[in-house]
Amino acid sequence: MNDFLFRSMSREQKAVERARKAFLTGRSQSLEYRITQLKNLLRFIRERQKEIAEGLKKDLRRSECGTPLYETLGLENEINLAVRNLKEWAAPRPVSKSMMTISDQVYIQPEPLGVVLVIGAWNYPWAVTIGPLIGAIAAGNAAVIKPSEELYPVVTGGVTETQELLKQRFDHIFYTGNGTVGKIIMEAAAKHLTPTTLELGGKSPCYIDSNCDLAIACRRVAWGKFLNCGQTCIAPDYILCEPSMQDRVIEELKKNIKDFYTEDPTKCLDYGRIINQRHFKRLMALLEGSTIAVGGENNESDCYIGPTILRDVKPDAKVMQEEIFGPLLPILTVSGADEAIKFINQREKPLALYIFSSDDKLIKRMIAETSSGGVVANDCLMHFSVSSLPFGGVGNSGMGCYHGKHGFDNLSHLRGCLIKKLKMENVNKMRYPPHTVDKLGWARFFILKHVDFGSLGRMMLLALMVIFAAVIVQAPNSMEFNMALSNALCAFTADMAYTESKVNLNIPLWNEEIFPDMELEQQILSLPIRCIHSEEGCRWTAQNKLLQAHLSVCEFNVVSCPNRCSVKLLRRELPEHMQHDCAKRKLHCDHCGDEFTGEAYENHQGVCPEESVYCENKCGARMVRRVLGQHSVSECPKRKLPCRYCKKEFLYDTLQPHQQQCPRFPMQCPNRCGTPGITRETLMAHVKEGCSTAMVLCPFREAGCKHKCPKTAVGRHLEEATHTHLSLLSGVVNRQRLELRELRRAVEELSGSRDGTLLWKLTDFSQRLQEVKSRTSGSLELFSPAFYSHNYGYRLQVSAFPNGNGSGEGSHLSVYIRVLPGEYDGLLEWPFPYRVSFSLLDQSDPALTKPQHITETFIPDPTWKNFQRPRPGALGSVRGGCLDESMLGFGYPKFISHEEMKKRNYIRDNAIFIKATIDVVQKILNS
Ligand SMILES: NC(=O)c1ccc[n+]([C@@H]2O[C@H](COP(=O)([O-])OP(=O)(O)OC[C@H]3O[C@@H](n4cnc5c(N)ncnc54)[C@H](O)[C@@H]3O)[C@@H](O)[C@H]2O)c1
Ligand SMILES: CCCCCCCCCCCCC/C=C/C=O
Repeated sequence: MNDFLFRSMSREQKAVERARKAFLTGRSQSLEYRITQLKNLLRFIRERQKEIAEGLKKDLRRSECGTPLYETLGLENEINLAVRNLKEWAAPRPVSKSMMTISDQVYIQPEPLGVVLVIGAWNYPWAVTIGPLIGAIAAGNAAVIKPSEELYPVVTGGVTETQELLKQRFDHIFYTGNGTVGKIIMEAAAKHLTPTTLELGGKSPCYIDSNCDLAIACRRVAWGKFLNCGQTCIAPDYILCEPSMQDRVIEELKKNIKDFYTEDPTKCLDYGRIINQRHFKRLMALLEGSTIAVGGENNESDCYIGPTILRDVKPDAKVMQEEIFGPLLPILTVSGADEAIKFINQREKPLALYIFSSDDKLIKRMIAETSSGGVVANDCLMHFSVSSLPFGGVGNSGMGCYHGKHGFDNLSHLRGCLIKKLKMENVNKMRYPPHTVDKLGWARFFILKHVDFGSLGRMMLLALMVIFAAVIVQAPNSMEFNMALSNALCAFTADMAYTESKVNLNIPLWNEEIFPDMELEQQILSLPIRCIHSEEGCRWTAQNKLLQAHLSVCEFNVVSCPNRCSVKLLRRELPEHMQHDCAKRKLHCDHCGDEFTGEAYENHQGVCPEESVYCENKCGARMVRRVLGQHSVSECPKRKLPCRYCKKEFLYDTLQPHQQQCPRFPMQCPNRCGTPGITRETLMAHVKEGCSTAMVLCPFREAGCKHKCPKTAVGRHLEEATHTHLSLLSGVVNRQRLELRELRRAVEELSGSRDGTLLWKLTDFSQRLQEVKSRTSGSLELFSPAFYSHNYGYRLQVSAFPNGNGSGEGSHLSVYIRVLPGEYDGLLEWPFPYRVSFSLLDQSDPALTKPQHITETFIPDPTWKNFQRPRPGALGSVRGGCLDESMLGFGYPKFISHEEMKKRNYIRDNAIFIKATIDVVQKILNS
């Protein structure tokens, strides 16, 4: 198939295509292949038993033994049966012949159909998918399997996937499930005229006759009904019994429910659960309108419905309108068997019918007067386990069947085969025009006469020939026709010898025209004839009467193997067969000399302990098989051994080289530290980090300690060098403080303004004020970020005392400016010459009231130290305390009183804004 085409297909199309392609290779047709596949399937089921049971435990709370007992053991049996009988099932099936076909080969040849689709249901997911698959494989088909989840691809999925699958063309569809979907399946199958098997369900009645052992009957019914929590296609759906029996039936059922599932089935491992909440709700709704006699307990979250019996149920009750498929068992009363039969026949044909009675006649009568997929008397479900019985429904409960040979036949095409020879044309004249009354008479004889030759003795056969001859004498004087008939009779005897089939002699049509004629008999027996095997090559010709004697030695005659191995073959093939193929031939083993039958010899071959064989490991050694085991285990250089360190397997002769490199090989620390458990792969890390004798650096190496010592001596060094370490750390701290200061300065440089204006926000004003007021000494000076008077100008800083300073201390806000050492001081005019203004901003909303900022302006006093050029190297910022007199600020100790500040919105959101403006003279800007 074109690869592109394949890739563009749906998953379902691909699965079917793959199966069909595999089928068309023809490999599934050989019996050996089918048997191998069946055995593989058997192995799979056996190997996966545990997982299979676990799956069903999760789905249906099935007990561990439930799945083997009710599903997989039956499947194993089905597979064994098919493997044992496949040769017979698949062989041509000879069928009886008419006089017209007396010398022809007439037989039925079962042949595979092609690709079979198996759609399974959830309640016994293995039985209903693998069961049909066994039939499909045995019949030589490919199969696509769609459980309720590459010759047999499995396609899992729900409705959408199944519908996609159904669009594909199959050669048979085997569906198990409910009838509604069954109709969808058939409709889809009709599109391709695909034959379909429908394994459906239905309401299987259970009639309990008054003439029966009620205790045993009820035990069997309770088992069949409540197994798998009632979710069994063939579970008894309802009970029919006479009114007088109802109470006793209920009592017996109740007793058995308790015996099987204890007083509290919720805790019993053998009692299952409903598959899902949808079905739980469906079942609970079925109870509506009926009387619960036993059970009825339920728990939706656990999908639990206890074993439940309903009494006096009416035919029109809800529970009687559909298949129950759960643990509800309605009892309906009828007057007796007649009414029960009528009740059953008024409804759809069920999948199973159960009759409990000690009266054999009644059982036979009920079987004769009803119809159902299967019927069981005095038990439930057990017909499912009998492989020789066809399992399937009828009418509404399904069509087609399986199990054992029935599955094989259902999934085979039973092809009618008639093989004639291009000889004996005279016999055909009776059907060729011109048609005459005489010819019609002969046609009537040949067509309507059916013979079965098996137990036809020699004398009977002779008598029959005589009768035919007599008829011929009575017939019109046609010599040609006489010849034709005598030819036919020769063929007839020959065929009898060949087929060894059975007699069913209904002679003759024209009794009144028949009489013995000894002379004619002699004539016929003296006719010259050829051997019946002339076409196969036998050259024998002689009188008719000598044929039997010849056949007893004819090389082309079919004979049974004298060893009774059940094979039939041409006599001339016998020597070869007896020498080489016969399962019962006697043989001596060349190696051990023992005697075997052919069959046993085949099994012996390849295991004879005295046979000389090469070592399987290909080490080149040769020895008798008897000692091979010992050699393989303990001597062979090519034997596999696990490395004792890394556990990987190696050939014996590569094990040593491996261990030279094995990462798990045990190693000793080169420092001889004595640490156990070091391997080749951990050695490096150990030496570097783990070894107690390894030399390590002092943990204070970053602070400058150069000490190096074994790991074990580090503690002592730490104790001894505390002083050194502290002074190293203090040096580190100092260096870091300077670095920090530099960094701060750089940040301020970058963030400060360069247009002669500073707008400084002081937050948390009331807290700061409060804090200062509560101090017993000192004041709090806050510093603004540094700013420049102009580009490349003076570097300045404003400071504020929230609680005042000097004369304003305790009552005013004080504001000062100071000139800081700046980058461009060498280029500037000194002392600092420009007018400075301070403003405290009124933060009132300008839309409501005109803000009234407090502003003070001064021209710098040229004698004031701070307005002289700052000494290079003086602190760039005075934060953290300023002791240098040249760094004192100039400004207003009583800039504004605290009282004044409260009058307008100078403090808003607990913050004040101080603005400083430097009036830069034009001529400086231009210079
Ligand atoms: N005769 C038997 O051997 C047998 C065995 C088991 C169950 N049953 C019957 O099956 C019924 C319970 O099974 P269920 O039908 O609930 O099982 P289910 O829900 O598993 O359906 C059966 C299969 O049909 C497929 N399916 C569902 N809807 C479909 C759709 N619209 N188109 C195509 N495929 C669809 C599902 O995927 C599944 O593979 C009962 O009636 C029971 O008696 C019969
Ligand atoms: C020795 C015990 C043999 C027990 C065999 C019991 C057979 C019971 C069959 C249960 C039905 C399994 C398949 C059902 C399909 C329909 O739902």
